[in-house]
Amino acid sequence: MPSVPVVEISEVTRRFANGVTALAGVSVSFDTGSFTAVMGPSGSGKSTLLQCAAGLDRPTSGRVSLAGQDLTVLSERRLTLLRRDRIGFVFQSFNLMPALTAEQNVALPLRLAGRRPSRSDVLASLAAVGLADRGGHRPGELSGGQQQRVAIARALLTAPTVLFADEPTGALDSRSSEQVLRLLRELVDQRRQTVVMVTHDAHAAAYADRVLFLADGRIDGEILAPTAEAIMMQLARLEAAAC
Ligand SMILES: Nc1ncnc2c1ncn2[C@@H]1O[C@H](COP(=O)(O)OP(=O)(O)OP(=O)(O)O)[C@@H](O)[C@H]1O
Repeated sequence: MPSVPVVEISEVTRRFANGVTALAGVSVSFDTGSFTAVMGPSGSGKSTLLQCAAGLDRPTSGRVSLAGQDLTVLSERRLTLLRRDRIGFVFQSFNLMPALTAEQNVALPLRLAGRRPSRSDVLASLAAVGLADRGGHRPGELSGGQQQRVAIARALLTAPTVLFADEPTGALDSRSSEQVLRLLRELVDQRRQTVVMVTHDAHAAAYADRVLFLADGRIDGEILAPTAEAIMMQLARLEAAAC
């Protein structure tokens, strides 16, 4: 299958009001149906890159485009609509409402936006994450891994062009992490979902097709078809350079 870049980040710099430059001229693209892990030492700019790529933060300069649409020129209103319809985001904390069932949690963002997702779409999203039989359960009745899968189902409801995940396994034990990572891998392999994931965990990053390394707000290498060992060696090199 040919590679088609769906997210294109060109010369993106993000400087905060406190003078910190979190990203310094980063250029990278993500292909449709690819799974990329973003790694690097603490403070290297991983979350900022994800937030800029997802239209949650605006670069100070440079360009971010999603399927050919330049996000950096959109009004706040149009950016909000684009984020809602075309971008999925999953965080380390699952951000589920404890009083609502899994089905209600999946439907909530669209309901808050004044839309009524069909029950069959909500159930299809839960089925896609292997939780077809858990729609009536509240978060407290689900394991951490299952709660994260509900959060992924919620992100998938609009069939987003890209699914961004910031440390999606950071709060999970190794068994639950593996379930979530296998799910992300399946979404890429079976549905051609594009996934971009920030992680500190070399074993998690080894599920990706490509690992991108950041250091000091710049891209500092990548590994294709990564193994956990190769990733750990590259990270050790970056950590040593940072000292
Ligand atoms: N809103 C903000 N205001 C000011 N500085 C910020 C802000 N957000 C991030 N930074 C700074 O930008 C740099 C990059 O932060 P970022 O969170 O992107 O790094 P990271 O690689 O994701 O780190 P970690 O692995 O610790 O989560 C850091 O020096 C951080 O302190």
